[in-house]
Amino acid sequence: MAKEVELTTNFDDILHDTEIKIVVELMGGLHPAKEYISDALNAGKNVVTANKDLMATFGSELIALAAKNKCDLMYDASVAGGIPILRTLSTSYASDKISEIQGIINGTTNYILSQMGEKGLSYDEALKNAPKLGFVEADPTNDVTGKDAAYSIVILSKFAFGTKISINDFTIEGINHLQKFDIEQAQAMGYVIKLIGIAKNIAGKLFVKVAPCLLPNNAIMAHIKNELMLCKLRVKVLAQRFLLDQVQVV
Ligand SMILES: NC(=O)C1=CN([C@@H]2O[C@H](COP(=O)(O)OP(=O)(O)OC[C@H]3O[C@@H](n4cnc5c(N)ncnc54)[C@H](OP(=O)(O)O)[C@@H]3O)[C@@H](O)[C@H]2O)C=CC1
Ligand SMILES: N[C@@H](CC=O)C(=O)O
Repeated sequence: MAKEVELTTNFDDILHDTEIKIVVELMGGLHPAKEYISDALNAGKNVVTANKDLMATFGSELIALAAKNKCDLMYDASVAGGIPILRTLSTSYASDKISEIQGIINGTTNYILSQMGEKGLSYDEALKNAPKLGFVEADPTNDVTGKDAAYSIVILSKFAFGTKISINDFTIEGINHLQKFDIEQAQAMGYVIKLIGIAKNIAGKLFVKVAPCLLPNNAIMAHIKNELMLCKLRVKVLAQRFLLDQVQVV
């Protein structure tokens, strides 16, 4: 790190430094991230965060606080930042009508399922290898139980449909109960298992779910492997759009 970069472990040093105009929060979790971001916004600082748990849970409150303080609160990296999808949804589809968004929106689970399917690893073996690659949450529980994908679909629904939903409003099923046997059975029938998040407008009502799904081998999404993500949009004018994450984990 360059000598002129000052380091501190005291948040107040950042808060009271009037030369700091932008605060970047990358600690994760709800607390104290929420308090730090709120304090930074109230101090007139712009904030950048990749914290999807926080934005899915307290996003409306924090966005209102940013507006009140005439500050920017940027969180494009919080959901499939490698695509990137939130900015794309807010800019490229402004004149279109989205009726469905679905996809592989968690890299950890896609990696685990790919490794189980292609290398014949057990769930535990695949999970053990995943953290080395850097995209697993500090506590992988949220990834494997589908909660991380659920947070993402909450934020995606807000951008696609303008809804304010919480992860308690819909069914969430993870991959933590899947065994090698399940993957093998799917393969024997010509399918792969993928953890899919979906938000769909059905006759004016929003259907939202996160669950492992069987996809036929020839489906585009079946070919999205390891940590890659893919979002499929169904839109009125442009029909189907596929947005693929091209991030290479190094
Ligand atoms: N990893 C990824 O691919 C992606 C992650 N994100 C999001 O980015 C955020 C960070 O993820 P990631 O980098 O993987 O997480 P890590 O757990 O690897 O890093 C978090 C860092 O924050 C520090 N930290 C945690 N709590 C505090 C605290 N109270 N005060 C000061 N420092 C703290 C940790 O320090 P220490 O280790 O000492 O505890 C650690 O250095 C999360 O919100 C995650 O959801 C978003 C997109 C992709
Ligand atoms: N843990 C997430 C990455 C960060 O949001 C994932 O596995 O996709």
